Amino acid sequence: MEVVSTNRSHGGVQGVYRHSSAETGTEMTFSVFVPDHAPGQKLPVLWYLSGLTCTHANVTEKGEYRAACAQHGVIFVAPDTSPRGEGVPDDEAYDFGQGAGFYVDAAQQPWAQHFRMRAYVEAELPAIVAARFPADMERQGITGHSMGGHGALTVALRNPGRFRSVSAFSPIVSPLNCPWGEKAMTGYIGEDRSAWREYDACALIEDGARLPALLVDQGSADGFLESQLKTQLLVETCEKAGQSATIRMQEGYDHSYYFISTFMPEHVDWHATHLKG
Ligand SMILES: N[C@@H](CCC(=O)N[C@@H](CSC=O)C(=O)NCC(=O)O)C(=O)O
Repeated sequence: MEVVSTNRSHGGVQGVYRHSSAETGTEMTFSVFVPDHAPGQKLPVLWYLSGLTCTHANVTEKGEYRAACAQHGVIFVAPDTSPRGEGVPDDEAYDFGQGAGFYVDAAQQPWAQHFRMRAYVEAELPAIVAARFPADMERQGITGHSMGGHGALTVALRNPGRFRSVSAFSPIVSPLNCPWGEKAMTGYIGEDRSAWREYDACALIEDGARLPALLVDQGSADGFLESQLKTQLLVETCEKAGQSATIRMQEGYDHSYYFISTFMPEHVDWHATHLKG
């Protein structure tokens, strides 16, 4: 693992790291914030999955999580959103290909070889974090934004018992029911819509999966709300399934990091209460 940079910040160290991924077959970059801690102490981990067009850098530079993470002693990990680089297929559109991995293991060509973001975020990167950072892997939470909110919800729903807390900012709640999702799932997984269900938070809940604790914030002035995000589908699915959830509409907020950074400290506080002890 190569150390790209480290910076002292908020009583901790913000690092950026690069490694050669066996899953994606590419170099992958990720960021980790580690609060100061006693020698030998292990800290809980909060994962953050980013949205379309993002790298690790968007939340690292604009997410404003460090003060809360330092206060609560929580490690914050931000992976990239796709494989990148020479030899990796791409698409002209911002919502498919590089920067738009949708946290799936692609089954279609030409994507299947490198686009293995599910295996990367579910297995390969957690093993690296456990081995290289003072991480208590018995105390993990996960969050994310938009495509990354979809990632956080679906990774947690498929891995019961791994995360104590799950939250999301303006998540895509049902790729089966929105243009971003239909395009990505068709391209990466194929035409058989039944195979998309393991990548659809509402479908996973309908099929019996459950989350330990769920917090969602959604801006009412988000231009993607009606066409892509469809928060109401998650509200209705949780109600019908008896999945407890706090899903909040935040008046006047849009889809940007101005919104995310406003509520980020509250999400970190909320995760920290679930990750204590
Ligand atoms: N470029 C696109 C919009 C892309 C966009 O809004 N990306 C969001 C995530 S959207 C869902 O996954 C994002 O986080 N962007 C990075 C940032 O730093 O804001 C368009 O033109 O519509």
